[in-house]
Amino acid sequence: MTRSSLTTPPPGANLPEAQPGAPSPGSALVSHYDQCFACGPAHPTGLHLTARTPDGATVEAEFTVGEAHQGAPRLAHGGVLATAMDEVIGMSVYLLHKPYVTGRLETDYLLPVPVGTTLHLRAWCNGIAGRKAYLEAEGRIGAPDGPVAVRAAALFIEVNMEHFAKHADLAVTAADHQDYEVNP
Ligand SMILES: CCCCCCCCCCCCCCCC(=O)SCCNC(=O)CCNC(=O)[C@H](O)C(C)(C)COP(=O)(O)OP(=O)(O)OC[C@H]1O[C@@H](n2cnc3c(N)ncnc32)[C@H](O)[C@@H]1OP(=O)(O)O
Repeated sequence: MTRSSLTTPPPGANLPEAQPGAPSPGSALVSHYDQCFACGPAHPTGLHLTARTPDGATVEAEFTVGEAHQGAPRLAHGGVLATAMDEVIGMSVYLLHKPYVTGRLETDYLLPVPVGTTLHLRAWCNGIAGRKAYLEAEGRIGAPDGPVAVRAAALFIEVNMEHFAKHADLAVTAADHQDYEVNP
């Protein structure tokens, strides 16, 4: 992954520890919002990404490139692929059991991704320093051990719930996130 210093954990960053109440190994990670373009099951043209944590430390997800996701003819749009990376990294933040948002997202595109391809995504955290979480993800074509098409590195920033209340109903958002894991 070609990354900048902004997405590289600084000296002294800590690796994340298992958090009480965070999704346990083997859990499915549900969509945080029905209408989310990346993971919302109700979004008409979204990515409908589905995710789980196999081990409580990483997140795996799949996304099948559809007609609505094209940039060049029959190929996934790079911004759509970046969305998928952002989302799988965002879901891995569930494991930290605190609200975070993307501050910076860096993406390397290694292979074109045709319509109909299932992209197998994986994300993990490389370190935490204060409010900053340093995360990484990869997307592989066709299988969990398929060729790598996309890599991403991100800096996520911890926020409080009020961050989400400015443009939505805080009570509803909080109720939706009382616990992060729904399908044990
Ligand atoms: C409990 C239940 C959960 C609830 C869960 C609810 C819903 C769960 C939704 C999940 C959704 C997931 C989906 C995928 C994830 C998105 O896509 S999130 C959407 C995209 N991201 C955004 O909209 C974020 C927009 N940006 C912001 O709101 C603000 O800039 C931020 C990121 C909160 C930071 O603002 P701030 O809190 O005022 O902090 P600030 O002092 O500016 O920065 C803190 C530190 O971070 C650094 N920093 C900030 N931004 C950057 C940057 N871009 N580059 C480098 N460094 C930066 C600063 O330099 C500073 O460093 P230090 O000086 O401390 O060393």
